[in-house]
Amino acid sequence: APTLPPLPHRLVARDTPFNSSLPNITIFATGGTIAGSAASNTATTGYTAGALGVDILLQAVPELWNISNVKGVQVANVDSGSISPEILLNLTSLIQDALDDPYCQGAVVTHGTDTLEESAIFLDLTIKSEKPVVVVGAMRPATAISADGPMNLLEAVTLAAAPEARGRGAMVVLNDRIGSAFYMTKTHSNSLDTFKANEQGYLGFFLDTKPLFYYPPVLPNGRVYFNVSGATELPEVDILFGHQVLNPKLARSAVESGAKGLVLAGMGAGGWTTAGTNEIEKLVKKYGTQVVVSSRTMGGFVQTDGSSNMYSGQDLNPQKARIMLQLALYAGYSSKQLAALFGFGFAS
Ligand SMILES: NC(=O)C[C@H](N)C(=O)O
Repeated sequence: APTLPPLPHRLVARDTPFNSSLPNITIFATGGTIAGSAASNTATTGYTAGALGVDILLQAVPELWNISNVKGVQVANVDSGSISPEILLNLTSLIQDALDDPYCQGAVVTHGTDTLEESAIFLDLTIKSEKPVVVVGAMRPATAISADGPMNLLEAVTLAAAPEARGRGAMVVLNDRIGSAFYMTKTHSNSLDTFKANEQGYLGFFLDTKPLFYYPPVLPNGRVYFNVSGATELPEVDILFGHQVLNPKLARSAVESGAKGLVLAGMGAGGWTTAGTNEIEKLVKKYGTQVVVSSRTMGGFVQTDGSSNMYSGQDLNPQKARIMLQLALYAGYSSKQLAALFGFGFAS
């Protein structure tokens, strides 16, 4: 067991000494409903997300100290719609440093649920470690009756400290479920049971807060590593939503206002209108725009032949495909490399 003394900047939420027989877990707080405060204990809408600091979150769950030495780091305190590339890059760098420390067993990120899946895949693609990175949120603010945040946090820390959680990439925890950052997605605006792993399936479940995995460690097809150390910004990538008589000018205005890449949330298996496709082909020719085709159905595969800068989103939803394209453009991928990256190891 590690025998290092507590780090000086450890936030101690109660008078509990460092226990050298317990694992060391760092919690990186970014805001969201898990840190939300409402005017009444029945309000689950119209409250302020990212109102409470990480020390308050930890104080609410003294059981954390029975299972680990926890340290809290406040990275941001915002509604997850305001998570920026700067925050994400900072988060990756802080987590990488923490996990590179041999005395740290795992990292937990508290995050708003609205864009949690985007940050989760970003961390999955940019952190190099076998140690668990667990992203957790809540649907009820901390001030609500039966707030789900404290239990979710306890389960997330238990997971981050579990040896059997290693080698599985970043994971998402909510509502007693464990899912891969690649596939967990928010499917309901209000319900506690909102995060689903679609047909790729959950990795595991919590029983009495203990993580029970269905399978041994495995990583999703298509998972690669992008080194973003030293990066201060990321290229702009925008998502266009497909529908009947869509406005082709939206693609032009996105590209001419700075987008280097586009993700199409296409219809069905990535369908786009003829007028829209013509416009995108012109943009590709003129600006070298890189385009990933995904689907607004949020399930199933989209495959392209990889020609004319149009790549397959495979079974990534548009918001996750956007993060992957952004990272690949940052890394300077050529068209050939993008085609291989978005091939995902699946035949197309
Ligand atoms: N449940 C939540 O966390 C929603 C909140 N608006 C957020 O994403 O920050």
